[in-house]
Formats: sequence, C-alpha cells, structure tokens
Amino acid sequence: MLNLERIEAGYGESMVIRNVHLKVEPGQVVCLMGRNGVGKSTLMKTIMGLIKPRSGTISYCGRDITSFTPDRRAKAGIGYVPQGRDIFPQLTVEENLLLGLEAASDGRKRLPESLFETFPVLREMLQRKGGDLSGGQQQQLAIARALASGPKLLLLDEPMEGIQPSIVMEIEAIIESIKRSREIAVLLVEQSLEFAASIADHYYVLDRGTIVAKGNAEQISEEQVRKHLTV
Ligand SMILES: Nc1ncnc2c1ncn2[C@@H]1O[C@H](COP(=O)(O)OP(=O)(O)OP(=O)(O)O)[C@@H](O)[C@H]1O
Repeated sequence: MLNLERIEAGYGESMVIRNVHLKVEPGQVVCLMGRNGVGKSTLMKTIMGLIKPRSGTISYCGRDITSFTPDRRAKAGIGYVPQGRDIFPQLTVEENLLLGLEAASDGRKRLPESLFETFPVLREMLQRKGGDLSGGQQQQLAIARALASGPKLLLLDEPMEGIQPSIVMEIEAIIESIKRSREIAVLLVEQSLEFAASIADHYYVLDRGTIVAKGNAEQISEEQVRKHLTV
C-alpha cells in the first residue's frame, strides 16, 4: 500500500536520505530502526509530505502521492504521530481529538466509540488540557488523534521515547491491538529491538540515510544489531 522508490531527501544542501526503497503492505507492521541521527524522522516526514524529496516516488494505494501536500496525504488515509508527540497543550483532550477528525475522508463529525475502547483513560480526561496530561497520556492522545480520522496507514515516530516503563507497556499493547485488527498498517520507528522483533512483520535498518538491512523480523541477526544499531 505504501511504496517508496529511490527516495532522496534532506535539508537545504545536506542530503540525509539516499536511494531508499521501502514497502508497507496492508495490515502489516513494519519497523524502521537505526541509531540516532541516521535519518529515520526525516524519512517519516518525507512520507507525510513535510519534506519534499529531491527525487524518487512515493505511492500509496496505487496512486503517486509524491506531489501531495501533507493535508492531502492525511485525507487519503495516512495518519502521523511525530516524534515528541506534538499535541496542543492549551486545548482540551476533546478539542485535540476533534482536530484529528478534520483529516477524515468520510466526513465523520463525531469521535468513533472504538477510540475510547482503545484509550479508556482519554474518555475520563476529555475536558482536561492536553498539557496537563502525563507524557504517556499525551502519547496516547497523539496516537488517538491520528486514529480519529480512520487512517489506513499509521506512521509512528518513536512512540515510546521518554515514557516511563509502565506506560511503555500500555503503548505497546495499543500497537499490538492495532496489529491484531489488521485494518491499519503501521510504519513504526522503534529503538527497542526486542519489541520490534516481537511486533514487526518486516523491518528495515537505516544507516546514514541508506537502508543497510531488511527482512522478516525473525531474521534480525546479532551481527546486524552490532553493526548498525548499537552505538
Ligand atoms: N530541520 C533540520 N534542518 C537541518 N538538518 C536537520 C534537520 N532535522 C534533522 N536534521 C539532520 O538530519 C539528520 C537526520 O536526522 P533525523 O532526525 O532524521 O534522524 P533520526 O534517525 O530520526 O534520529 P533520532 O533518533 O535522534 O531522532 C541529522 O544529521 C540531523 O542533524
């Protein structure tokens, strides 16, 4: 459903992403791994349309979306949770969630009930300011906001970063439940090899902007980890 071919992207003169080919099939969880600073977030932003690739093509559900604005990509069914969450701290939880609905292509105006089944804590906090939530709750809000519009592909950039261990398990459980439904494909930037190996159908390892390893999650080898993932 998502197909990147020969993607090159960067900032100004500096080229960060080089010749990246990557695929996500419907309902799959695909993990993107790599050390800090190798270009994972840059690649996610390029998929979402926040950075224009210098060359290459991005197709989604058989359509070339390389020239689409981020807004059009969201309407086409791509949800994005950036690194650092990016919720609106001054708005209530409900207002944050309603903003997520703007990307809905089916014109829905109400938050789906299923959202609160997945994130019961958010129902209790609907009138609280986003900024008053804990880090883990903000992350849940950011994921829920991206899911509110009913995307078919969810881009999750390091959702466990900076979150206390007990909440990490909750976020992992949410990603597992998304996977079980097989209705939404997930491209997940993840540092924990253990979680990546347990959840991913496929993985890609990025090193200095290039894909240096890929395969089924059970194929991740000790050697690849040593070479490309440990600092
Ligand atoms: N806005 C920007 N302008 C210029 N260079 C940038 C910008 N954002 C990131 N970079 C550079 O691009 C490279 C890749 O950064 P990126 O954030 O994509 O890496 P990453 O793999 O996601 O790392 P991390 O895990 O630390 O977030 C780094 O060298 C970084 O300094």
